[in-house]
Amino acid sequence: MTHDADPMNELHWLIDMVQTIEVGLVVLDRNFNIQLWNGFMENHSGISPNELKGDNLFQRFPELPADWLRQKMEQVFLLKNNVFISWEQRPYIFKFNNYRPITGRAEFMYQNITLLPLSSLSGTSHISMIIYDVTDIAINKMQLTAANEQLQQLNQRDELTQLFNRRHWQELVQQEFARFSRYQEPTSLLLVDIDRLKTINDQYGHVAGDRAIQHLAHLIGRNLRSTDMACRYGANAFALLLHHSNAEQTLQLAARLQSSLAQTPLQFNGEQLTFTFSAGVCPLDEECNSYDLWLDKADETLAKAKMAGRNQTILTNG
Ligand SMILES: Nc1nc2c(ncn2[C@@H]2O[C@H](COP(=O)(O)OP(=O)(O)OP(=O)(O)O)[C@@H](O)[C@H]2O)c(=O)[nH]1
Repeated sequence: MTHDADPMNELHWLIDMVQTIEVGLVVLDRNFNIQLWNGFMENHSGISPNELKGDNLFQRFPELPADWLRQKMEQVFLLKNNVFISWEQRPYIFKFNNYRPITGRAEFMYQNITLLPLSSLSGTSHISMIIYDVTDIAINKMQLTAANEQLQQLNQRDELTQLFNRRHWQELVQQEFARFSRYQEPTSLLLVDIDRLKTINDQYGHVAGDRAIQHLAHLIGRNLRSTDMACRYGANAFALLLHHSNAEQTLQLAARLQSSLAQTPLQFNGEQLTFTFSAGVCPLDEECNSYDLWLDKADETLAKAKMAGRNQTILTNG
């Protein structure tokens, strides 16, 4: 407080500031009747203080989350503490339009709210709500979160097939390997490799080869259960980790894939391209005491299927 200021002047200035500050101020009495409604609230709600002075907040604004907000306010009266409500908990309390030019895409104003106890000689008789417009912060944060999710997605997926990429799939399998071994749940690896993709590339072009890879990826995706994990394992190869699948169930899946592929040839430039795949099935057993060994065994089995003439599925040690 300055020494030469007239106290009446100071009061006048304070009232002016309360009215013009770019923050919403509302004062409520013990029964939630509105005692103060500043210029910010008037500008954004279109309701002047004279129109609602003395009205009950919850009757005047029935769209407010009354039970939830009343509980927070009772806490302020009782404990005489400030309560902070973030836009992340609830995007807004008062649904005001957003007029900001930069964040014009936001439908409404995002708000942070502070509830403060206001004391008088007889104790806490009133409560003040301070409403901050945090639309810019909220929109930036949401955009950043969306961009991060997109980045994470790009980092985990193979661009051509949208299945997991090999690195991410290996991380997942590695993480789960200990659990699979400990609980001895029947779990199997199925490696699938398109036969003679080079021939398709050479005869019909690289785009046809790409389409063949996508076609088989799509068939694989359609046959996966929610607990299975598939990735593009190599140029023309896919790896599937099948939870709760023993050797027999995995062989059945490979047979189902082989017959779906035979029945649905790839449509390319008006032609029907038929192709096959070779596969190796490797159930997790006590010999596979490490994740690397398990994958190596599956790889060897797939190689045997190729050497045996392709278009077939071979079971490890089978
Ligand atoms: N179209 C396409 N071709 C690819 C891609 N990645 C690798 N290739 C090609 O796939 C072929 C893979 O060759 P190989 O490993 O000999 O396999 P293959 O011709 O399918 O023969 P086998 O696996 O032995 O049956 C090569 O011609 C690669 O150039 C890709 O993303 N798209």
